[in-house]
Amino acid sequence: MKPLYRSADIRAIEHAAAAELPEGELMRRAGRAAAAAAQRLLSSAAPHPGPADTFPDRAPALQRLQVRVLVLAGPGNNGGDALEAAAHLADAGISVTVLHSRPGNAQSPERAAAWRRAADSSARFEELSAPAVQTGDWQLVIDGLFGIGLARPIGGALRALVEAVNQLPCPVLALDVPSGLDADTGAIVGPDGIALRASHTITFIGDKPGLHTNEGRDHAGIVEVAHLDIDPALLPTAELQLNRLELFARHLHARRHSGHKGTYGNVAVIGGATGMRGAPILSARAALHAGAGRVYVLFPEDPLPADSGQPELMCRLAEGYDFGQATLAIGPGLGDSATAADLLARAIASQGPLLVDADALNLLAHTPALQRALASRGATAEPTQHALQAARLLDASATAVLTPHPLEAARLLGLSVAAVQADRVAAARTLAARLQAVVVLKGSGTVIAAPGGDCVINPTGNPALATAGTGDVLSGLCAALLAQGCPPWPAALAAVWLHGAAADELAASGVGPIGMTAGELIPAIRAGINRLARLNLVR
Ligand SMILES: NC(=O)C1=CN([C@@H]2O[C@H](COP(=O)(O)OP(=O)(O)OC[C@H]3O[C@@H](n4cnc5c(N)ncnc54)[C@H](O)[C@@H]3O)[C@@H](O)[C@H]2O)[C@@H](O)CC1
Ligand SMILES: [K+]
Repeated sequence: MKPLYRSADIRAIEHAAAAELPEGELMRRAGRAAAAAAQRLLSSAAPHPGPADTFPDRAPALQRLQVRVLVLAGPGNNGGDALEAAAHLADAGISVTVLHSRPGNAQSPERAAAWRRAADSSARFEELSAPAVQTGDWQLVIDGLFGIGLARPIGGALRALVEAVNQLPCPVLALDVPSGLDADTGAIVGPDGIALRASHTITFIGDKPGLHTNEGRDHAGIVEVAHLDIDPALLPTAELQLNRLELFARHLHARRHSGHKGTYGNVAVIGGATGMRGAPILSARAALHAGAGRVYVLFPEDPLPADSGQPELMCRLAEGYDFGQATLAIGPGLGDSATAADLLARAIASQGPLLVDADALNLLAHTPALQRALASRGATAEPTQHALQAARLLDASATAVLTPHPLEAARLLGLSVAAVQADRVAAARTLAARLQAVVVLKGSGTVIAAPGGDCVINPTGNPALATAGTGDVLSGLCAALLAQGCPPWPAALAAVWLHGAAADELAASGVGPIGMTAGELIPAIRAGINRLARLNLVR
């Protein structure tokens, strides 16, 4: 499990752990772990390391070339961690400059002790200021300005200082959380706040959701967790975790020689109003390449005779098609006509697996009766094999999967996009509970929530996905997994993970992040599914 803890949980764990340890022990451990991470970063790339792909896992002996490290130490215990780290680095012969808040009367005893240790070392001390940042030729900056105690936006002189750090070309190691970022939500603490952009973050005690969603990925960089040797018994069961293969791989079955196209299910993508024909085609192509046995494209009017680029797809008028025959993915390019609304009502009333995307989500937002029908769908549906499997896992009622982007989620919730983004986890959970569906809230650090409250943040994917059609590909992929018998929750987790991993592969090989097209994702997704099978993770 890769649990994610909110700040309130971290404080409770910290409190319980500290009660069993000598005063300041956790801060000393945090400082040691931070110094070790800093040395690994310095050693892995000299003389001017850039952001690496992973946290280096060992520290070759540091050459005594004049390595200059800038340490920012704020007024609280995050600053205490930084002072501990500064003392360790100075003791290792590294040239350390500490920019610090003057210790006030309010500082904790453990920060005071860390301050004395750093003051007794060879580290140089200066006041926190932007010019002090700009004058040095730093190989590394350590950010110990603010951690989980940030209570208001960073402003005034500190804002200028953060701006100056964000201009530096060297790696930046954030302690616990990049200063200015809300560790729970990944939002920049505002209004009009700023956050420091780190290349690496070493986070203490447990991983935190805000490092992985919203602004988190752009500000935290590569994240390492330092557990500080806390007794695992003190860690509560996390309701929130990072997505990973173990959560879904067992639901994707390897193929038997005796299988036929009927074994792998039918997908019907419903959408493609005039002028939007490409959207369901992309979705359907993705479903085909993700292994669905037969794939239909059902148009609200004037059906295309065929997809000349993918003649395997069967193009029909939606009206005459029996919705009970397939897993439905409704919404790509569907439009907002009365016919579209009727098709959505029919899809919700059908009893098979259902995915609701794009225009269908907007229709849903405008039609409370359809929302009620969707919410009661799981309760009234016959207990299909899917539902029974899901019941064992999580939630029998989660028969539908919804894939909103933040604007669609905002319309469904009656909120602004900013309010959704201010707490993506809460928004996804609220929608999942309200509509009794698995909700995939797309964006950097896609959040997947189940009606019962379980919630996962996806770590794969990159800005290559910020292009038209990638959402259509995701819905087709997810529908194909549903059609092959995967229950809604693992299907959503698998689809989001595979979709992001395909984009990562393409970006690594130069097909992106700039200029990757949604269509290019499809063969990469197919390769990803087959790679999982070859790794024998799929049974
Ligand atoms: N207490 C412990 O046992 C441990 C604490 N740890 C560290 O302690 C951190 C939390 O420490 P704190 O609770 O002291 O919080 P922080 O160090 O994050 O910040 C709190 C301080 O910043 C001030 N402040 C908040 N927002 C400000 C703003 N916008 N502008 C100026 N000043 C602002 C507050 O008045 C307070 O003095 C964690 O993130 C972690 O780094 C770790 O050392 C692990 C152990
Ligand atoms: K920090």
